[in-house]
Amino acid sequence: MGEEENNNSSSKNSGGCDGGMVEAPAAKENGRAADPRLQAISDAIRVVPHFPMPGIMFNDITELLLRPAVFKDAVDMFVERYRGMGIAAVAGIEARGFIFGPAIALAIGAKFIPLRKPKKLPGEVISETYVLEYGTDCLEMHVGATEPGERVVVVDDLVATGGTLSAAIKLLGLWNNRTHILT
Ligand SMILES: O=P(O)(O)OC[C@H]1O[C@H](OP(=O)(O)OP(=O)(O)O)[C@H](O)[C@@H]1O
Ligand SMILES: Nc1ncnc2[nH]cnc12
Repeated sequence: MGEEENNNSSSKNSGGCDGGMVEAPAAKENGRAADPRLQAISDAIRVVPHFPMPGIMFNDITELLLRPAVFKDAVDMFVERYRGMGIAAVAGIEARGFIFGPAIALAIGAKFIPLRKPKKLPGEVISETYVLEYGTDCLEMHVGATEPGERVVVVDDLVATGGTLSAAIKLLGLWNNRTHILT
């Protein structure tokens, strides 16, 4: 977990995410010993070997979604972490960031920004292509979704290579180089 203030001066099309990482207040509380809810959340995530291709250990959150109490705990932990921190927006990464992001946004009184796969958004967009464990993909965001100086939390279900999260940070930083990003 960390905060990044984007200081890059990249153009809309070139990207960049060179801000320094600062430890978020709750980061030191990570670890299953710190919060009893984490064990149940971890237990509810099914690991499926060799999906969708050989060598990939797929972390499946659909079992967690079938357990409302555990699903609620997962959302609540993020709400507790970010409530009262002046968060203006939650940016959810398609598709699984759309499962957790809106619930977190509503609970902390923030707007929700969908970071979508290509050609889904009808307005003017900025795009960022990135590399995954299994191929490449691209994220898009509507221009103007954030205002100067807003603090944005990026939400997704997991980080594997970090390529998707990095692309999301670049997108937010591209639009507004004074956006604060928490992940
Ligand atoms: O850290 P990374 O290597 O970038 O991988 C993590 C990303 O991969 C998964 O999404 P995926 O691209 O499979 O898309 P989906 O949610 O639409 O299935 C996951 O939900 C993250 O967004
Ligand atoms: N190991 C993994 N499990 C679930 N989703 C993923 N997306 C990329 N890598 C993944």
